[in-house]
Amino acid sequence: MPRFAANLSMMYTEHDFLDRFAAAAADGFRAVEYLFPYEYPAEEIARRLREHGLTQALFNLPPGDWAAGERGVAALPGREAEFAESVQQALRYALATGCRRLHVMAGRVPEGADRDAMRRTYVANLRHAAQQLAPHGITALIEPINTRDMPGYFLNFQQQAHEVVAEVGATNLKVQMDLYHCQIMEGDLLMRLQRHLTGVGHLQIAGVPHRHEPDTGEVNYRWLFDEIDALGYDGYIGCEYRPRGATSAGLGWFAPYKDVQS
Ligand SMILES: O=C(O)C(=O)[C@@H](O)CO
Ligand SMILES: [Mg+2]
Repeated sequence: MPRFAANLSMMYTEHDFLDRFAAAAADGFRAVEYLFPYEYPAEEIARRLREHGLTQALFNLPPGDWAAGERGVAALPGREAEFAESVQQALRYALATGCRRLHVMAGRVPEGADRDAMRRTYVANLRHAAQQLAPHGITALIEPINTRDMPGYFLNFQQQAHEVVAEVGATNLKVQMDLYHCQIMEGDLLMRLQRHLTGVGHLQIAGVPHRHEPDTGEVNYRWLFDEIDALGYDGYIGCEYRPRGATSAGLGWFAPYKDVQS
């Protein structure tokens, strides 16, 4: 049975961030994920997780200057020291919250940039991150993202991500396969899951193309969840979607799975 993590950056935004933990637990979620915890003390987040019996499934490393449009720095030559510091900051939060997966964002390709140099930087930074996280049993993840939502993002395709993982050669580096992005860029979701699932450390979902509830749009997730189960996937599926209205009112799709979450 699929285990879902409510994405608290997109879901429950009708509540203040720290109150979203209680709201997700009240709706039957046993795990959560979100983009960034860094505005809040790690101990306060840990307390909310404990209080509501939630597992922290995933969050992201600091992404550079998000407000200025940056989307990670791992593939940006010249930003290595900042990247190394971001690994340490994320690690502190991961240890405090018991989180075992960290998403490392690559960044956008600057105008006129040398993509080969970016790839070399990306591989070296990912190797560094994996080495730092390995003693703590934490896995680093990289996620191909669609070019419509995030123009210029360095990593866009599943095969490309698995090739980077192979080149880095660390057992605690895997791919975060967001089926929303994958459907937009490549489609053929089941075949791609079959081909790549052993190298996937986290799945995410949303209706396509509007990124609403998974029972909206062109992907038949109900059917796909059974196939993902049959493939033996036992990780989390992050619900990274923007509810059409009130979050709880849109959870009809979750009802068949709610009582078997762990
Ligand atoms: O946008 C997504 O999809 C993510 O998973 C984020 O972590 C990156 O914006
Ligand atoms: Mg995602």
